[in-house]
Amino acid sequence: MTRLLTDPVTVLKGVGSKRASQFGILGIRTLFDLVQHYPFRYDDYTEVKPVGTWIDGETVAYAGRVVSVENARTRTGKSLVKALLEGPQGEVVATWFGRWQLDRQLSHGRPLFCVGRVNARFSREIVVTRHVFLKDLAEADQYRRIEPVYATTEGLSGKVIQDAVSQVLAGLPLMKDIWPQGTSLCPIPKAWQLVHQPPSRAALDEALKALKTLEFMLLILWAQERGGDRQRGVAHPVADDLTRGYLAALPYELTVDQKKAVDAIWADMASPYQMHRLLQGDVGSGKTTVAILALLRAVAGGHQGALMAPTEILATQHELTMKEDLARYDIRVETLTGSLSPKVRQERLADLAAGDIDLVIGTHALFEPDVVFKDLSCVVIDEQHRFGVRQRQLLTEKGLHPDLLVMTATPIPRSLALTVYGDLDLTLIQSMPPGRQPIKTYVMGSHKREGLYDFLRTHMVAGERVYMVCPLVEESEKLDLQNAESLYSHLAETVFPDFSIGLLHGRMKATDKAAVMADFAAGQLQMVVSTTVIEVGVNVPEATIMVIENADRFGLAQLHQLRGRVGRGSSQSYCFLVSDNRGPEARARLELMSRTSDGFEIAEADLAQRGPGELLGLRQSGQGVFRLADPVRDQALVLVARDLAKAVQARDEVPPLLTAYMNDMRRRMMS
Ligand SMILES: Nc1ncnc2c1ncn2[C@@H]1O[C@H](COP(=O)(O)OP(=O)(O)OP(=O)(O)O)[C@@H](O)[C@H]1O
Repeated sequence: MTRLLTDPVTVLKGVGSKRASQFGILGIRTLFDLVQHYPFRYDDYTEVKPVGTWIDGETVAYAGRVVSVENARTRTGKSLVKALLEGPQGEVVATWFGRWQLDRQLSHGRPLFCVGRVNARFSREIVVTRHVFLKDLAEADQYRRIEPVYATTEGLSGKVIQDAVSQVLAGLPLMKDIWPQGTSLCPIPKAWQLVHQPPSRAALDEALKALKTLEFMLLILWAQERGGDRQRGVAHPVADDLTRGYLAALPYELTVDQKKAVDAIWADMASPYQMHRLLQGDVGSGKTTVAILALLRAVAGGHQGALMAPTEILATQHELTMKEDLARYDIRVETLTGSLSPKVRQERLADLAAGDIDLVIGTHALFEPDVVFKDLSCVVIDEQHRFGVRQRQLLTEKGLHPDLLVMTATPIPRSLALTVYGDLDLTLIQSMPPGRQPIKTYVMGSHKREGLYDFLRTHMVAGERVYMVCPLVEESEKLDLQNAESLYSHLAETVFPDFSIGLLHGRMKATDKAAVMADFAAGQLQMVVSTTVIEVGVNVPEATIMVIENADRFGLAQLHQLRGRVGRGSSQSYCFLVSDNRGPEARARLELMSRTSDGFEIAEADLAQRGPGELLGLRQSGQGVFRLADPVRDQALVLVARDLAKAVQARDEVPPLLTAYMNDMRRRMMS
């Protein structure tokens, strides 16, 4: 029977409403979902490995004949059957648990094929998980195959999934392939067959390559589709007194890269079409200055601007900087965050709608439907990976096609930028403001703490400031807080009673947090003990020392962000990564931090490490977009995908299969 990809799984034999809801748990509703439920791993039984080469714990396939059998019991009384087998791979002792009376079938000389785990202590023993009896040993060859392993759920075994997938593959109509003529990639419908029922490693690799390339291509097409329909918006003036005056009053010269970024942004803003630009620059490279220059251009033209910050503390900090910088002008800057009182919030909303507020700085609170602008023409989003595509859209919908600038400090490997942010034009800030010295980073054990405290004391006496970041405790805000509080009182009362120390944690009221940061910035506090709330964006150029406790508990990207809070002025800065974890992996990560301050190198290492490293190197997630592709390992395919995307777009006719994929993509990206 021919079926459509959009058919629900209930069209399959043996799938009733109960099965359908089990499939639903795995996110599988249609036949198309099922086809795309790829195995997350493959067990490869094609290799005929001699017994002597087996490794403890690995799963192996073995074919042989029964030599002898015995019934036995484990120490806890469970019954087991043990058999000595011999065959072309050598002699092996095979054990079955809980298979009562199996011994009767294991008659002398009977050939069988089995799959089992190599015993951790005796590598010539296996615990059998599956077996089949054979007519003769040659028959084993048909069982030596690559076995797909699927993500399952309660009541829904891999076998059921396999059967369902086979039904789909057998019942699909002939479909026109997605690839343009002349590509050497495996056709997509065939690739489905090969990933679910791989006849060989080589064929499987070909299929995976095609499907991964397809994932990249879809993402590129999707991004272009969204970027392509740039609407007509405001054409901002090419020059104005406000931005000119602001630039002239800056206490520093823009770096070459900042200038380039500002030029590109202003050119975008001058055009009658919307700007969609991604500004990517390492921590402390001066993105905020560039963002302000974009927002001022909007204000100069009589419009409004909005800056979206990832945290409340940052929104407040931006507000303070801007109010100070813009005091000479008749510009009203306000924040809109979750912690405003209802009364103040209402007033702000009214002023915003009336156009009395020129620049608004906010957090998620800006997304709320009752936030209305009079004339929003420029939106800056300080992304930090926290806002989704849909959220970006929510904010831009509040204006009439406003210009959009997305900023990110977490460097994204180029391959990812091309895909995830493919709808945005990319501007990089690579150079740092002049006079910055590389941050000296040291990995140290906690037993050297006394020496560290002496070091901190010397520097604080000299007027420098210190961040002390407390250990991150497994997702527990409460424990994080306790830790921070006890470290704080120990330091304030016992170690540094002669200095002023502040405490900063996530449960504090926004105004209290802002007050601590303001005191630290003003030099009234010499040290801030903090949970990770300071991670993003806080700017105190006089802070020169960052101490991170239990540094091994943090991800690389997060350590890089935290370290970026120092080294923002011209003094030599230091970062101490305290860790007693001697594990090789933790060591390697921390050593990488001490070796490099290149955010790109760190980001790539971070992504690479998070891959689960399954048997065939598959990975499941990646921004919820990739099922198979790995943006780091499969970088080469991104370039292939880009060329293919162009070729596909040049065609007159869109293959229905591609349309199906694109619809699926839109659904997933916007949900
Ligand atoms: N061209 C420049 N010359 C000297 N100092 C600069 C320059 N541009 C920015 N700065 C200063 O460098 C510091 C960091 O700048 P800014 O906060 O804009 O960086 P950022 O890229 O937004 O950082 P983050 O990603 O960490 O938030 C600030 O103190 C800022 O005043």
